[in-house]
Amino acid sequence: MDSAVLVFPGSNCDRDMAVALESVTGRTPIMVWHKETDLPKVDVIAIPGGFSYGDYLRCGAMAAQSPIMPALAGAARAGMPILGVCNGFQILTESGLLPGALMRNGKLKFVCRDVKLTVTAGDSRFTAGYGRGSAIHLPVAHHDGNFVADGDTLDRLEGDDRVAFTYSDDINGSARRIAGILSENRRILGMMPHPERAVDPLHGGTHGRALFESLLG
Ligand SMILES: NC(=O)CC[C@H](N)C(=O)O
Repeated sequence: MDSAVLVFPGSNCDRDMAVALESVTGRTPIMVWHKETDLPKVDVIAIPGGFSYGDYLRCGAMAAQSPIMPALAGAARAGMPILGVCNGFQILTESGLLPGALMRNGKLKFVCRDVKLTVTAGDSRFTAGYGRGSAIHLPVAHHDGNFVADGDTLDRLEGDDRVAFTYSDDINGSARRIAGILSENRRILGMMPHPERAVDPLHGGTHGRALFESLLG
């Protein structure tokens, strides 16, 4: 399985994402600078965490206007699996590829710790390896992880089984404790917790590994 990792000025989890993908797929990911206008032929695209463009305006708002984004939208339309983690999730909502928005954490504090999650959607390209209802631990590190959407959108996400992960505790004010969501075709996942920081025992936990293994089918 071949993968690509998008890199923006201010991305800081791009290397971690590449190492995680390589350790599971056995193939070195292609790093794609945001000024490119074409994507390589790959099987999955990851948008890593970080502080793209310094998080000015809103997190992800400037990255969503990058030259690479029309190609990403085209890949999304063609059914490409796309994973956005943390700032990657923010970029996916800012570009309209996922609904809702990520606002400042409820208590206005940067939250950096391991959190307990429930895998709420079992059957997607990214969550199949966990099994619905599994309890897992992953690290979070964000100041804008407070997921908001209007009531109809939240009802639709829940009704269509598109809430991928929920926090066991309210850590950031997210509506309905949502930590990650899927696109309508279930092939785009945006999530605030960092699975790429939990793939090796040396990370202190390996609960992120099943997410990458799920991609292998
Ligand atoms: N680790 C990250 O990706 C940080 C994301 C984001 N810029 C925030 O702090 O909310």
